[in-house]
Amino acid sequence: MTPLPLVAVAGNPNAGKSALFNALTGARQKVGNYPGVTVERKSGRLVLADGRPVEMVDLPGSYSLEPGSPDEAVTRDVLLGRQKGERAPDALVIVVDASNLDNHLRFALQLIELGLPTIVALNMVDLAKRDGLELDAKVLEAELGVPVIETVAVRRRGIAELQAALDDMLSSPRCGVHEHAPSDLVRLQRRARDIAKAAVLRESPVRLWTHRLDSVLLHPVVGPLILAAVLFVMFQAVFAWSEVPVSWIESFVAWVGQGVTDLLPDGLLRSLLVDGVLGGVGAVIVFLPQILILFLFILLLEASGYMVRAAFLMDKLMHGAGLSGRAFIPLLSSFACAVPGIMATRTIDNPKDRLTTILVAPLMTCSARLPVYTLIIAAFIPDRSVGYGIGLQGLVMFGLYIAGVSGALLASLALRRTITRGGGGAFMMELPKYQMPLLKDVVIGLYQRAVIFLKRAGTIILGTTVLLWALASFPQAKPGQSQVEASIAGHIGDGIYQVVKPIGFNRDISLALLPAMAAREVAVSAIGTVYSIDSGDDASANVALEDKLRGRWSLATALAFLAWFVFAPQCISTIAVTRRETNGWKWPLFMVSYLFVLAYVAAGATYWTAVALGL
Ligand SMILES: Nc1nc2c(ncn2[C@@H]2O[C@H](COP(=O)(O)OP(=O)(O)OP(=O)(O)O)[C@@H](O)[C@H]2O)c(=O)[nH]1
Ligand SMILES: [Mg+2]
Repeated sequence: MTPLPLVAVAGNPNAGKSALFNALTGARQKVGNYPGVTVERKSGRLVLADGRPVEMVDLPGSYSLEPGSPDEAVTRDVLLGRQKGERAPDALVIVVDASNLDNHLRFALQLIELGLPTIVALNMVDLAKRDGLELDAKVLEAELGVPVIETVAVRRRGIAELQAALDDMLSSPRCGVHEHAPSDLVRLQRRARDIAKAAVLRESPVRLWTHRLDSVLLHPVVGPLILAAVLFVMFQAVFAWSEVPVSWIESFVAWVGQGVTDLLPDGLLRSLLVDGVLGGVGAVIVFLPQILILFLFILLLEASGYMVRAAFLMDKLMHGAGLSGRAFIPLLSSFACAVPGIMATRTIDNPKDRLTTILVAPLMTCSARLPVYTLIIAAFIPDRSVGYGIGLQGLVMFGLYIAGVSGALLASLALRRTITRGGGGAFMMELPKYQMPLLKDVVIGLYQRAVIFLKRAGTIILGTTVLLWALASFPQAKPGQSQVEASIAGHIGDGIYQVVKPIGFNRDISLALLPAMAAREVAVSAIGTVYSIDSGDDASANVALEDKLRGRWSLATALAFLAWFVFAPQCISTIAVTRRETNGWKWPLFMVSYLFVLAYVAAGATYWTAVALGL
């Protein structure tokens, strides 16, 4: 018995393929698996007007014939007649979303090039109409060279017409897949855009504006400049807007400290509360306003629809650095924290792409490093303008973020040439509509951030700070001796000091490096605690931490410390999540080592350059 003619339903994810497939085949469906992969094979039966049965398969949604996931690989293999357990299709139904035409036509054009008998279902015309977009199917037909049928799959509108077109097409069989040569995606995208534009009958102002905005924001030259400007403003704001709320929190912490000092007699308990808890945790919670400002920007950019466009702009750069475009979202999340960032790499299908992304994710400056940067910048970089209303402090902060990103790109280039050579697929995504962010969503997002931050301050940061306080307070110093020097922590710090002395670090920094592995902010709380213990009861006890630093560190040391933290070996959570995601200790150990070397070299180079310049 000759097998039934096979019709494949293909298109972008969410085009409505399954809805259309259901409308055409009704209840006559079978679900199985393609052999050897965990991808579902959904097929159904359709009876043509002349009574001939036809088999129809509903393929996984795909952005192109260059697969980025196992699902997309099956789609490609079926379409090219290479899939095990499947015969080559005799005809194609391409489903496109009318309200998202330029994105969907790109894949449609690629599919039409295969040369199979093809019908395009222009689906979701109801949604397009609701959005104020009407399209001319005749123009599309002329441009694409295949029949185009308007459908609303979920309402069965256009299904009869589609079935009639299938009748026509399958009664005069012609066949043959052209061998698929990798397409020039940029050319396809441009052509898709032109066709989509030509097919517009009527378009609402909102859609028109989206297109106009995109032609500026996604412009190959102007777009990246605007993105850089947006990020620049963001880092300026982190400083400029936080000044007042930071000073409130500072005064509050100082007020509580004074209260405890007045209330309790001199002794261990008072030292624990004032030096340990307030000196450490207090030093960290003053950064709450800055973290919230950073997240305010991230939330607004996400909610407005700009973030995905930023990813789109970065795609080329990412490819240049040997990373998959899919790596952008994980790397962007790593600006908040590397842990969710590394977990988000699961969306990257290619194992080498994924490993590379995991290994460079800690180079994205996570928000936990913000307190360290802010403290050092506030202490050592003068708060003055460099002209045009641009603050020097914000500029330095921006530079530190850029240094992290450049480090990540360079590291990825180096890794792709050596350890993670090979692989790499194209990445496609859809651009959402621009939207006015909802105040409620932003407020909730910020609230959640604040809770997470304060929880960290109350648990891991408090815990390590108290531990450090204990290590720095015992054994008690003899009269005339520095307490910190006499303590256990002092001795551990001495050991580390021998290693980091050549790169300009002092003993206080050495003390902070180890606890900073628990969480990066602890570097700040640790220094806060150490200085608080060491200054004892004298007048300097209530001096702000940045003023204490200014008296004790040279500018060269401060800059070296900043450079260290751009690359600094990650916190324990990052190492743990890397172990989990890579199934072993090999990669986390590799990551810690290469980042340690980078941090060491960067800090050393910074220190010696600064010294040579006489800073
Ligand atoms: N309003 C409207 N909704 C539709 C139409 N076609 C499909 N949908 C809805 O769009 C969503 C996606 O449809 P699916 O049929 O699952 O899309 P798909 O192409 O099979 O998606 P993947 O299998 O994930 O690639 C579902 O919620 C459908 O109910 C349509 O013509 N109009
Ligand atoms: Mg589906």
